[in-house]
Amino acid sequence: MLLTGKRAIVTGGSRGIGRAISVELARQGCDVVINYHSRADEAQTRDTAISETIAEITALGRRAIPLEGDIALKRTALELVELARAELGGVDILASNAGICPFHSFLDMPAEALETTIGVNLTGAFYICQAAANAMKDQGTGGAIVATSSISALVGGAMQTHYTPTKAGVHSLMQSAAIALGPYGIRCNSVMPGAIATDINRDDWSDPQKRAYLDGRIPLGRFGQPEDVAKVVAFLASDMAGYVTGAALLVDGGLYVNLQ
Ligand SMILES: NC(=O)C1=CN([C@@H]2O[C@H](COP(=O)(O)OP(=O)(O)OC[C@H]3O[C@@H](n4cnc5c(N)ncnc54)[C@H](O)[C@@H]3O)[C@@H](O)[C@H]2O)C=CC1
Ligand SMILES: C[C@H](O)[C@@H]1OC(=O)[C@H](O)[C@@H]1O
Repeated sequence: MLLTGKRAIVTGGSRGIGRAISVELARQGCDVVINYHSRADEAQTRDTAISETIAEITALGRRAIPLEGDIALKRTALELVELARAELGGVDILASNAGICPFHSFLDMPAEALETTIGVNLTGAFYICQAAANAMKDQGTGGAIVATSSISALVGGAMQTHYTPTKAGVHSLMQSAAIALGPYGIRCNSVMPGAIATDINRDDWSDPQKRAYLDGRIPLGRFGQPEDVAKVVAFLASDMAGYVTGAALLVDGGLYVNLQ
C-alpha cells in the first residue's frame, strides 16, 4: 500500500473519476472525507452514489466520511477541512476533483453557464486547495494536493469555451501553489485526463460518429476508465512522487500527441 494511515479529502468524490479516486486512496490505506453534490433534481442518484461509495470503502476496512455541499462556496471548503480535523485528526492529501461541463455553443453562451462553470471548476478548486493547505501548514508534516485538470487545459473545444479555461486555470493554480507551498513540504500537481467514460460526457459521446472519431484518435485504442485516472492520483499523492511538484500528468491513452 502506498498511503497507509493517510487522511484524504476528495471533492466530487462519489461519482465518476472522483469515486474511483476515493476508493483507490482507501485501497492504498487512506481514510477519506468525501464531498458530494448534485442538482436538486438528481437527489436520488446522488444519495445512491454516496451510499455505494461509502460501502465500497468500508468494505476495504477504511473510513469514509461524507459531506454534502457545493464546492463553489468557500464555506464548503472550510467545512470539509474542519470535518477532516474533527473526525480524522487532520488532512494529508487533497484530491480536488469536482467539476462540471455543461456543453454549450460559444456565441450564445448564457452568463449563468459561464459563471457556474468557473465557480465550481476554478473558484471551488482555489478555495479547497487554500483551506487544505492551511491545515497542512498548521500540522507541519507536509502534504500532497492533486487537482483534476484536463487534456482540455492544452487543447480547445467549440462547445467548451467556458470549460477549457477553467481547466487551464486549475493547471496554473497547481503550478503557482507548488511554489507557494514548497517551503511547507506540500506538493501540488495535476492530472490531465483525456476521454474518460463518465456521466459528464455520456450525452456528448452518445453520437456514434463522434464516438468512433475519438476512439480512432486514441493510440491505446480505448476510452479511459475512472480507475485509470485514480491510480495516477494515488501515485502523485504518495512518497513515490516525493520529488514531484508543479507537474501535470496527461492520462489520455496518447490522445494529446496524436496529430496524424
Ligand atoms: N470524463 C472526462 O473525460 C474528463 C473529466 N475531467 C474532469 O474530471 C472531473 C470529474 O469529472 P467526471 O468524473 O468525468 O464527471 P462526473 O460528472 O461523473 O463527476 C463530477 C463530480 O463532480 C461533482 N460536482 C459537480 N458539481 C459540484 C459542486 N457544485 N460541488 C461539489 N461537487 C460537484 C459531481 O457530484 C460528481 O461527483 C471533473 O473536474 C472533470 O472536469 C477532466 C478531463 C476529462
Ligand atoms: C467533459 C468532456 O467530455 C471531457 O472533459 C474533458 O476535460 C475532456 O476534454 C473531454 O472533453
